[in-house]
Amino acid sequence: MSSPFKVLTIGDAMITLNPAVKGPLRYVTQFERKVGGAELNFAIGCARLGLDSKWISRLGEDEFGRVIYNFARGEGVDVSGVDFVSGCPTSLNFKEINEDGSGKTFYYRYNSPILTLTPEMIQEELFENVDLVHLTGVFLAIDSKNIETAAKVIEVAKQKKIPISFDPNIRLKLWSIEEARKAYKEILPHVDILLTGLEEIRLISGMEEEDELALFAREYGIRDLVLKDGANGSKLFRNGDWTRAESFRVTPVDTVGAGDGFDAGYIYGWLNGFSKERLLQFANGVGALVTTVSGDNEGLPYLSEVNAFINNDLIVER
Ligand SMILES: O=C(O)C(=O)C[C@H](O)[C@H](O)COP(=O)(O)O
Repeated sequence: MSSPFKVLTIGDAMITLNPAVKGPLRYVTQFERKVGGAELNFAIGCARLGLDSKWISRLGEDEFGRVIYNFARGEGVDVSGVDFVSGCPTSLNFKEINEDGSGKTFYYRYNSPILTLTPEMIQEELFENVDLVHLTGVFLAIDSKNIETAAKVIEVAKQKKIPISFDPNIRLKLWSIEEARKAYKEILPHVDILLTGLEEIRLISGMEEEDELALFAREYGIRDLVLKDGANGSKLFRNGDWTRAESFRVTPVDTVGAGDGFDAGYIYGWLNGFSKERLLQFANGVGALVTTVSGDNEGLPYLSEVNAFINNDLIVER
């Protein structure tokens, strides 16, 4: 079933290797192979909610590239903007999980296939029928070359009057905070919807108080400033007012991917004209459900599942 709304995103995806046992990575000998990547997670989240969802990327011409391509396609993501390239292997992400559940990420994405994507390849046809473009800081962090590609994406989106959402998704393993701040300064004036963690906005702007953040949103002309604060809920600054929503109580098993899920939920609600309160509630619901399943995107819910969760409907299991 085709949706009345279409989103477009761009970014690197990875084979994510989850350790079979906890503890330092050097002692782990078995891994579970999964698929990850912030923008692909977003694209899958949108597709599961029923949006038309297109992902622009490059994958290595290798077995792992095929795994990711087939996975994305199987999730209903439009992969017509994804190509295979030789000479650069598909990116990898090894995870380490400590006994207390905390963890580390070890990226192998230095010569990522996404670096073969150049601004000239960002053609207008890719934007056909697109209602919103979503960018994240991970794409920018992989290599400074991607900032030019993102600038081209923004240029075409602006020409076509397509709104832009942005999640800074700070990854300090990929770049320094100074580099990140510099790149965000270039991107933010073009952003309509900023979806950021509270800790992230603090790192980017040095601000955390509502009055300061309201000024920050005005300075950059951000229409929706959305702050994600995990178990403490989320809030939205729009048209001079703050709207807040509490989080849902769940027992999290893996919080990675909740932010990407929240973004997908928010954009779904935004495109469908949800009220501010319902928008936050819906996005919180998607984020909460993601944390109940292990893996970066496995817990992304279908529309009926979020609605049932939010409405506390009885789910018939057998
Ligand atoms: O692409 C990357 O570099 C990643 O780190 C992939 C991760 O699956 C998500 O980006 C999770 O991000 P959160 O939703 O904020 O937990």
